[in-house]
Amino acid sequence: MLEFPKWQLHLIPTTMDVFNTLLEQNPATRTIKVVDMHTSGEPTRIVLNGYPHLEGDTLLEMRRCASQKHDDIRQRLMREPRGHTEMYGAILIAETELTRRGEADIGVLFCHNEGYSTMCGHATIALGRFLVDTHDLTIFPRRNMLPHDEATGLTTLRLHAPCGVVHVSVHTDGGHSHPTRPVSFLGVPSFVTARDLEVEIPSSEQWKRLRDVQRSHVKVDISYGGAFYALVSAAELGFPDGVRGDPRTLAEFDDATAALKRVLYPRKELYRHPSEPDLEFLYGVMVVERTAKGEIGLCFFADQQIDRSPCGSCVMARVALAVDQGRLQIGEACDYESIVSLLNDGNGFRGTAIETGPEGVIVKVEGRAFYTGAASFVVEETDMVPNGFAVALPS
Ligand SMILES: O=C(O)[C@H]1NCC[C@@H]1O
Repeated sequence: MLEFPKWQLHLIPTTMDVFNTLLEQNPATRTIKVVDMHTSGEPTRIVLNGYPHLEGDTLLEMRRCASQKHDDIRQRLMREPRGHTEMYGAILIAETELTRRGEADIGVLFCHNEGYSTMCGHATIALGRFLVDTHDLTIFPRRNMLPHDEATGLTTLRLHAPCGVVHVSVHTDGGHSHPTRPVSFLGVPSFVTARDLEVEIPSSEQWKRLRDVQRSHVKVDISYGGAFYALVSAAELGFPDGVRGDPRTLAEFDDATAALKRVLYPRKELYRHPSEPDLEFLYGVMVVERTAKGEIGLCFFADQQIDRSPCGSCVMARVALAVDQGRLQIGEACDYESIVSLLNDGNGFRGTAIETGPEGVIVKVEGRAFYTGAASFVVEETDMVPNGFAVALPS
């Protein structure tokens, strides 16, 4: 039998007592409750309650309100000491214009080290599990209305993301998700806005951090998968060995993709969305290495955050590009890995081109997510860094 030393048994209740007393004595202390998960290694901090009310008639207006009036909460949850620069968040929004019209079951805002994104595949996969597992109607009021198909064992839900409605399917048994089975989603129409674009890199932006890699021109594709990505092959950037390498290479990729983003970001004509100006910006640069089995990607998004997962929204963008180039047919699938998912076989994402229409390609993305913990975060009134901080190394 396992025996715990006496001090350990005392420590647990004592720690909780201190915490509870803190809350009782400081009614002004805002507590934010979260559940943490990861998808192929990429974290999702799901904000359950404690987040302030967001003004706005639409989810995109609420996204603006979050950014303009409550960015302190994002900073607090994403940055040190409660988070870290590679943290990712999902803020659940029970009511949106589409849930009210019966077109979605719940809404979500995504956030990261710089602000608020418009689509996130890895977080959608994590949310799929969490939203069928939670039976707390204060968190997910429409939980009990989700359709469940006995024959397939799938529970389905419509997630209203800033880019539109994403249809999520989760293998469920007895009201709970299967950790071993993939969650899949059908994304919004994905489309290419530029192919084989020759980008001139001004000398002030050329990268040569750790070895003599210089490029005056780089060929990129621009594709949308709920967010806009620049897709570039590792070889084109000057890395003939692909995206895998030692940590020094990672620093070089950081340098190169940051320079490329600075050049591409102002070119607004490349990020045209058919209906929504709020979606028109470059979110990330994905460096791609093609292999016999599929693709390995290294994605830098937001403020040079590195996606540990193969990046679900960029899988949508890459499938749309592959269909456009004739490399993938409707009905065909491709496997996508990241430098982290590669460490565990089968831990990446699968992207399938489902159908194509006037608005773009509908892509199915499949992957696995796991719970890592739960927390209640507080800020004491006397805390000198209530919204956290980021430590940046000199480049
Ligand atoms: O899987 C995705 O789509 C996301 N992962 C982090 C960056 C993207 O939003």
